[in-house]
Amino acid sequence: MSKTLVVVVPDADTLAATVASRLIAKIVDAQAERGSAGVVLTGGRIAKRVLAALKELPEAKAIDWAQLDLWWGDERFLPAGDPERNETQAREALLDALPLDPARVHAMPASDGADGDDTEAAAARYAAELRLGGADLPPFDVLMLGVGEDGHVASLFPEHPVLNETGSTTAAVHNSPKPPPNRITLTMPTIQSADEVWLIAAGPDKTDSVSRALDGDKLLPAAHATGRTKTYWLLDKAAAAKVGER
Ligand SMILES: O=C(O)[C@H](O)[C@@H](O)[C@H](O)[C@H](O)COP(=O)(O)O
Repeated sequence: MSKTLVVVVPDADTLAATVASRLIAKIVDAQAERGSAGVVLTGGRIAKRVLAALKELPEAKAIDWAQLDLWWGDERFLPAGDPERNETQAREALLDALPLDPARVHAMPASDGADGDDTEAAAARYAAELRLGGADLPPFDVLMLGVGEDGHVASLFPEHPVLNETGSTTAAVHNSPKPPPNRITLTMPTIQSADEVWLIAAGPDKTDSVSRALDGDKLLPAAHATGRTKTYWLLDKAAAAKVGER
């Protein structure tokens, strides 16, 4: 049974630094335990700030970057290098400054890649990459998620059919309420396979979705996003303003 923990900090800057510091510790612990670590990145504003904050933390030197697998929870299905791609933004914020093993940076396919603009084929390609380690899914020590105003996580949106997909580890998303319309996403069971899921939200526009999800409103995808051992809600004061009110 996953334990849910809520951590509230004063503001978005502190949240980015706090999450970055926790991420370093989690990666270092996983590497001490099994020699490697697996982290799932997400897109969006606070996620980008976490990566930028991590770059400035001296304790990041404790990480063996060559022994880290990076995955994405979702991707905007755009051409490689497109500034709107989550991969592009993560590379600019942090990844391109690190001595990572390129073979262990598992970006989701671009819309000008091997499958062209076939979102379903690209999603299937990522599912195959997830299986490369021999199991259906690799170990995810931490899976990070931003939270939308509507309570979406990754590219799983409320009342969207993909939210109920359980037969595959990834899915293609069309007509996304958040542009761009075409995306690739991990499915909810894949999210739930992570050891820890961290939901990260800052600002007053997240107050309602955060409190509703924490109150168990299952219409919100964020309410389903739980880790196997721990689920962290990492919030600034504004996003947490209505937590526990209901
Ligand atoms: O591709 C994306 O847009 C993200 O993966 C998405 O799920 C994001 O994390 C949330 O929409 C929160 O984004 P903000 O932190 O910018 O509000």
